[in-house]
Amino acid sequence: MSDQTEALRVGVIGARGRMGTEVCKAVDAAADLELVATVDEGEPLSALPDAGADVVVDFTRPDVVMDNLRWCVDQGVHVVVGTSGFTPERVGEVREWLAAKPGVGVVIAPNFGIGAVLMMQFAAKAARYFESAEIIELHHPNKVDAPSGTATHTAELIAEARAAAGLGAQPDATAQELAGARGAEVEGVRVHSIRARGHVAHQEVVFGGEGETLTVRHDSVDRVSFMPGVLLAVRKVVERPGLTHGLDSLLD
Ligand SMILES: NC(=O)C1=CN([C@@H]2O[C@H](COP(=O)(O)OP(=O)(O)OC[C@H]3O[C@@H](n4cnc5c(N)ncnc54)[C@H](OP(=O)(O)O)[C@@H]3O)[C@@H](O)[C@H]2O)C=CC1
Ligand SMILES: O=C(O)C1=N[C@H](C(=O)O)C[C@H](O)C1
Repeated sequence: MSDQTEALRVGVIGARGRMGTEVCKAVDAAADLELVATVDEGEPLSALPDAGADVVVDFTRPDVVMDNLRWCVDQGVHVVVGTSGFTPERVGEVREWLAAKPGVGVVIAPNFGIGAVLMMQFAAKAARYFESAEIIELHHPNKVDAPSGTATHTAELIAEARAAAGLGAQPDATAQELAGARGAEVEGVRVHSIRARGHVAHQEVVFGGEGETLTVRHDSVDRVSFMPGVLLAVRKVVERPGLTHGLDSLLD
């Protein structure tokens, strides 16, 4: 009997995009994974189960990802989702779909960069000790959504930690404001989005307290930074039915 295990069969939606291209290369280069199908806009999702995909990876757009995800879950295919736009409502909806498909696993990660995951954890840990917290995220100008999914998720984590610590609203005397000058408000945390060439994906979380500030910063300078996280999720999702939100529990 051979001791070789069969390669996990992987399909990619959004395969010709910036992230999809990297994912295809990373899957191709992994001995335990086989790239069996790629789908882009206008191409049928049926190519994925037709090719026998065990796991599908989605890096598309916030306005199409829910339809893709629903379709894959209905087909009983595991999914790893990197596409942004996952509000708590969307996450709840996915959980409901999965309750009706007990064998299927979905991993949704706002950011697959290991450094980014740590940056969010550090920010969540620091949040209770500072009266002020604001987020600055910087991305390439082709990004279609703002604020980024990472910034939104970080704001939610900070808000949760502040609430648990009994912190109230942040001090801010602004009485006159040019619209947008104070950024977008996510769960009481201000988020400022910069879009400029020369950037890939970067975030600073700036905390302020009595006589001190703390800045936690992460930089993805190349999209290869996301690949170890994506491949980890692809390998793990098949043994994790239900929803895994964020990479944290896969890293532990
Ligand atoms: N979680 C993470 O770690 C990361 C998440 N992201 C997120 O991933 C997403 C993709 O980013 P990026 O690769 O830069 O974007 P791109 O625009 O480069 O890629 C998106 C791809 O999806 C395709 N697409 C659009 N609609 C459909 C559809 N209905 N079915 C199949 N394919 C479709 C696009 O095709 P076409 O161009 O022809 O429309 C394009 O090839 C974004 O939401 C981004 O925020 C990005 C980096 C890391
Ligand atoms: O569009 C991007 O590039 C990225 N999108 C994700 C987000 O919205 O947080 C992850 C990373 O920031 C890169």
